[in-house]
Amino acid sequence: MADDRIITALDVHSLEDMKRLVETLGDRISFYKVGMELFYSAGPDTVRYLKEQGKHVFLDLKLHDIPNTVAQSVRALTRLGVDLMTLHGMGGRSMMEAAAAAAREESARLQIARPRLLAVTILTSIDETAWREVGGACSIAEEVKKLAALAKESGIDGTVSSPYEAREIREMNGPDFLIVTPGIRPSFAVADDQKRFTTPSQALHDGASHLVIGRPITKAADPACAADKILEEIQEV
Ligand SMILES: O=c1ccn([C@@H]2O[C@H](COP(=O)(O)O)[C@@H](O)[C@H]2O)c(=O)[nH]1
Repeated sequence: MADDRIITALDVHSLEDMKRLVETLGDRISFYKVGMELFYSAGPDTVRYLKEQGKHVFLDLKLHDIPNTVAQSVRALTRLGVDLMTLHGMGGRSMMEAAAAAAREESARLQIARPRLLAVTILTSIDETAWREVGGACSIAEEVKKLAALAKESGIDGTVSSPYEAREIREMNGPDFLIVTPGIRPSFAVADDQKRFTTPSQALHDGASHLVIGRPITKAADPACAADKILEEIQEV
């Protein structure tokens, strides 16, 4: 049975490939992430198809621009009817506040459910060495905490962070804050380009509300079987 805490990342580049995966996974998966690869290749039809299938949609375009541009983009994506979307926490307080207001106003105007906004903190592919290279002055954990606090103050619903920071964000931002963690690797999967990662059960145990899992499912020889193993692993958490 589906578990809404698992969000499968549909990192493929055509509508046909996406549909094939969604059909293969059937009722096991109820929440899908459409990222840049798929959205830039196949556009809004991806979201429409998933909604028609009764799925929840996380549109992960990681908006990062001046407040007006991000707010207008959030309005457009709200009209698509997505459930979750991302923007970069590094865009700052004004950008996040403008985005939150845009989602609120546009969904109220259309009388549809308000999409939840997530602030991307530090990508899970970044380790301490890479972080220093781009000018990081404190540790990744410290920076993620700062961004999570700022996101909450700015009216954002949650963060995208690695599972390593989930426990502190949960303690700091409370039980209702969404903590969405990519960087999930079940014991049967390889790390790929992820640097800050852990297992599905550990991430939930540490406070994540949702897990984003792509290649361990979508590139598995048998995606349905991989999803079943993950669902079984988290059953008791
Ligand atoms: O910090 C981040 C933010 C987003 N992602 C996205 O999550 C999935 C992870 O896919 P895997 O195949 O399970 O590695 C992917 O779509 C990324 O764009 C992330 O990994 N880290």
